[in-house]
Amino acid sequence: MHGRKKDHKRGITYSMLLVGDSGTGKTSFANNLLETAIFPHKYAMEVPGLPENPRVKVVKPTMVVSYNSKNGIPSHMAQFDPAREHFEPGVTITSTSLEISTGSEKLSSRASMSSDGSSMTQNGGVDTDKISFNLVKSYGLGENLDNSLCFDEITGFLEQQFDQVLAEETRIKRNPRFEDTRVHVALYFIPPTGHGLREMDVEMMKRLSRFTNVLPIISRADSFSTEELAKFKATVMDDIERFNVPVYKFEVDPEEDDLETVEENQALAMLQPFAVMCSDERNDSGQFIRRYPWGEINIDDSDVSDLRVLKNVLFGSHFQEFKDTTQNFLYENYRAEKLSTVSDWDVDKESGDVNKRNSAAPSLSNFASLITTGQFKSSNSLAMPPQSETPSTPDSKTISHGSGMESPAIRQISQSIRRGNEEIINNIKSSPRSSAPGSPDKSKLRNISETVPYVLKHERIIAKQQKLEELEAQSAKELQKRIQDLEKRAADLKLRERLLRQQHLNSSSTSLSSRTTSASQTLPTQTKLKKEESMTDLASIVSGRV
Ligand SMILES: Nc1nc2c(ncn2[C@@H]2O[C@H](COP(=O)(O)OP(=O)(O)OP(=O)(O)O)[C@@H](O)[C@H]2O)c(=O)[nH]1
Repeated sequence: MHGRKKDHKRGITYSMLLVGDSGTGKTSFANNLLETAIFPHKYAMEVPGLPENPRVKVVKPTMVVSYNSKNGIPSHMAQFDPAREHFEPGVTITSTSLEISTGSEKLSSRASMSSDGSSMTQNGGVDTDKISFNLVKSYGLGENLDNSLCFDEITGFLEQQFDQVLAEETRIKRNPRFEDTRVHVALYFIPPTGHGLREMDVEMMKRLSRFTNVLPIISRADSFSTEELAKFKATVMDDIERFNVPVYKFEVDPEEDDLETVEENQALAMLQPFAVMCSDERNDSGQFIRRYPWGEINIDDSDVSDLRVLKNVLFGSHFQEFKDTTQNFLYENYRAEKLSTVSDWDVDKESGDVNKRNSAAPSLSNFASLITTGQFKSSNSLAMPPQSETPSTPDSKTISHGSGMESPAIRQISQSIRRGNEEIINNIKSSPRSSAPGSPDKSKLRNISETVPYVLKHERIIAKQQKLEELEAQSAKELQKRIQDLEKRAADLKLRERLLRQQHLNSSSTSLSSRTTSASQTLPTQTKLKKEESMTDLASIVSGRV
């Protein structure tokens, strides 16, 4: 009850990402969307002189997000300075925490926004006073010769938000201050080229679609004549179909949706991609306008811009839909995919029922049993072979063949690897969160999310094992080289021995008649000694003691 009260107090969280080439109008759009002057333009030293919107409050100023620091957990590094943004290499991601008051009105999935874009009405019964709105913006996309790193940074950021929620779900004691910063909708700003989508547009939207609902937006729509805009929209949609870009589509389900929803979604689907114009300028009556030498246009005029419709979609008709899709579809898919890494640790089938997984979903008990037997089987790991198993790397096999047995050096390396692994496993076993196999509470802990800490630990083990595997392969290579050298030396020695024996036989046959009795006793002794010497060499080589 208390928690509910707090939730209510904190309001509904909603996150939006604005992404696109530099100069496509993202900053202007953000200001227009919120009817504020919160966001300064990149090269402007001051924020645009718009009157502030009393319904919008900045909770945290715009911060640069770094997700590389603090062990990969995103953190807000410093306040963002747009005037210095272009000094940053790659892409810069910023986050601004805002609070949008909606008064005592109700917010609903079928809510609608008034023309001023700020008030919401009627929503499936969820009373709310405010929306905790997180606006994320990317800067610098498309400014580099190779944009793939920028894609990685942006999708990495989105993934980290999912990871944070996944980690939070696994806590026994939840953090009451946890902020869900998963991005519910991303607006991808397509530059008004008139030539359809570029490769980078396709790639970026595809990547974003894994983590959020993507809406393609044609920016600076005033660049087009009516006819050109219609053609450009059609080309963009054709490209989206052709390249299978999974953007958010306003689809209808005639069996589930009511007539109003069907009509609305059909109209929105026809309008997609939304073409917007933005401005920092207002006329005397407070409307946002763009002033041109030949006249002025009202950016909220639905005849010339889709901005008003888009505002309504974002904060009204599809507000809840975007949140639901993110949670129930995108996040759930991600979660299942991430946790299914545990299911790769299949156990050796012969090791008994106790290790058998009885469901596709990973569970703590499965993991515990894996730990107990110390038998992980992962496609890309060294996988700690049981003591009796022969080493499986090709190099170590060659060595075994060459010597007829595992060399002591290799044995020593593999033992040290095994010891290291056992140490890690023991650490996990002794951690307070792991349960003893067979404990009565085990089934209670079968909750998928409980396995996450183990997944993370297992990932660390795999990384460590891979490193050890590399080391082992390297040492095995070196040892193999040494053995080849030694085998060569042994062959040389054998050859020398044979030559000496031959020499001796020759000399003994020629000097047989002139040999004295004492000489005939000495020579065989010398030969014998030499033979023993070389045999000792070979024995030491075979046993690997050289
Ligand atoms: N013609 C036209 N110009 C626009 C429109 N929206 C914004 N602009 C102008 O385009 C320029 C860039 O706009 P910004 O909003 O700063 O673009 P941005 O995408 O935030 O740019 P970065 O900060 O570099 O990422 C500014 O001079 C704006 O006034 C529009 O709809 N039409």
